[in-house]
Amino acid sequence: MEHIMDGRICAEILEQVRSRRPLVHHITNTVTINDCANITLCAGAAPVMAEAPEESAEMAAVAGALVLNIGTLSTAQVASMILAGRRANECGVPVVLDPVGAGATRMRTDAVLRILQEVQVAVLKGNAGEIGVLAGTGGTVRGVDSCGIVGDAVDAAVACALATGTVVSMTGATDVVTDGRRVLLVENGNPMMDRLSGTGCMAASVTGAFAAVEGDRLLSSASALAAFGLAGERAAAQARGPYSFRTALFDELSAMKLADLAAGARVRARHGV
Ligand SMILES: Nc1ncnc2c1ncn2[C@@H]1O[C@H](COP(=O)(O)OP(=O)(O)OP(=O)(O)O)[C@@H](O)[C@H]1O
Ligand SMILES: Cc1ncsc1CCO
Ligand SMILES: [Mg+2]
Repeated sequence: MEHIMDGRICAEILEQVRSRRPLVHHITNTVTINDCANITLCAGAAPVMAEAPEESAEMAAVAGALVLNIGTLSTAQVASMILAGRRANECGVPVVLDPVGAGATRMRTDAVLRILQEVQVAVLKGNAGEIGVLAGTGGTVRGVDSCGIVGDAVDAAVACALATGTVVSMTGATDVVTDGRRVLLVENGNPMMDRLSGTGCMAASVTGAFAAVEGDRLLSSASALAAFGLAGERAAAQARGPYSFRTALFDELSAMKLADLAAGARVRARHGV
């Protein structure tokens, strides 16, 4: 059975982000770090990038959310992520993990499994290949790109959520967000988002901002992807190519009216999993 989730829920969470302006602490990759900072600002939150092990736990303690992204990982950076993640757990700060390239190399897969073992991750946000690998149901990742999964996308996301004890937010043309019991499908977005490096990383930043203000991380994650995806739809309507799309994506999220999100969010709820 399926029904449409009221888009006003998404708009209420965006309103909370804008009024509370949570600090979103990132330890993230060097490719898209600036885009992550700016999309966090455009969502209405405040970004800080702090990865030195001497400060990462201290920063996490005062953040509204911690976003860990292994896109350009090193052994030292992963150690700092674990320090920050543990302190975030102690302080009740939600942790979002983007397992960039998990499955592409053993180092990446091992790093994600270690973080999941040592840190209580609230939201695991990855592309289909990454989630299929981490679910153990099968997935293929080449570099940072998903090359597909074995079997059904919802089944893989649910298996991953149950195996990891996280809310899984699996991106793609239709995003699948699940806590292992409830499943939300987010239809917002545009294929242009796949032609720009870092839209997945930015999706994690927005997911962090929304997790900071809403304790139900299934709703916060789906709402974040709906808002980001709707910005992508509106940006694509103006863009001449990937780089003008990028500019418009930031502008559209920043200028998004709550009523437009309430009307434009396309989130379906699936029951009976
Ligand atoms: N074909 C598509 N149609 C609609 N939305 C899409 C499409 N592809 C990706 N998206 C959206 O783009 C965002 C990034 O998802 P994607 O799965 O491409 O991440 P990713 O591969 O991890 O990205 P990256 O590694 O470049 O950061 C999500 O918000 C997703 O909903
Ligand atoms: C291209 C790339 N390589 C490592 S991280 C990253 C950004 C998109 O995931
Ligand atoms: Mg990604």
